[in-house]
Amino acid sequence: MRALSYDGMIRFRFSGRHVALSALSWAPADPSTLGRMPASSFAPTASGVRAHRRALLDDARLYVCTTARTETGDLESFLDAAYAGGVDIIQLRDKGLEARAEIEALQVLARVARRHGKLFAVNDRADVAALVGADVFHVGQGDLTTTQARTLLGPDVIIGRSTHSAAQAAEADADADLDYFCTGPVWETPTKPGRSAVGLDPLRTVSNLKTTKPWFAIGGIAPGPRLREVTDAGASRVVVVRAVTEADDPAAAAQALRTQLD
Ligand SMILES: Cc1ncc(COP(=O)(O)OP(=O)(O)O)c(N)n1
Ligand SMILES: Cc1nc(C(=O)O)sc1CCOP(=O)(O)O
Ligand SMILES: [Mg+2]
Repeated sequence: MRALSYDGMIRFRFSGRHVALSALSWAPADPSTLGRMPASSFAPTASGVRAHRRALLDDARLYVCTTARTETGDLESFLDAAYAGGVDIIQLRDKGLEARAEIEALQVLARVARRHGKLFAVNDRADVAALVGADVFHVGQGDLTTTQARTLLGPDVIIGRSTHSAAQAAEADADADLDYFCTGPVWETPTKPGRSAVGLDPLRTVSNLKTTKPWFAIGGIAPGPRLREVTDAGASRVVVVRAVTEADDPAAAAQALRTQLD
């Protein structure tokens, strides 16, 4: 293992198949300072990693969240099919996994994402994101704040946040350290039980913000009339779970969504 120093931050490069792009050494030692670091503390490193990830994010239209598919045992072939079908970002979202199993599944995801030149995302856990060198880290309203996530993961990681109202979306838009946000659930969904549908109105409001920050609609979206309603409301990017993960042919399902989005 080699430690590389960039602008006062240490990055660890592991030999072997997996590369961790960020490390914790630049974080303030005093946890009471978490949440109080100014945005200017997070200047990108000179590595170009952030710029590359941002360019991929800016072009992204289709984002999929998947479990580790433990029951079917077909994670790698599913990921290959989804990326090949046109998915831009895949997030491992498996709330039942313990850390080691999550890291193992993420190592598969990282490898497939690299093969396709696409982004992969970690949900909720910044420790896991740091260990696997995540491109993207996603937080919800009750998860780490953007500043806490940046403090742990450094400037190069893309950070996104879930929003469930136009007000939360406007707040996310104004957060200079947040790279993207998602708004939903547009329709009620069994994938996120207990969360009420917000409908299409918040999408129209966000669309009227004319933000340059990438944002995605999420929740109950499927190819056909539902995706049409979402794009008519002004969203040009979507996150889906079941529409691709439960499809008999995930590549074809992704392609159908892409064709409608492009
Ligand atoms: C891309 C994306 N959008 C929304 C979510 C939901 O995040 P959150 O509200 O924190 O809920 P959980 O996924 O953690 O149950 C997401 N994970 N990814
Ligand atoms: C994981 C998640 N987050 C949501 C949010 O609104 O923040 S909706 C959602 C689940 C979306 O699943 P499907 O595409 O199967 O309806
Ligand atoms: Mg979460």
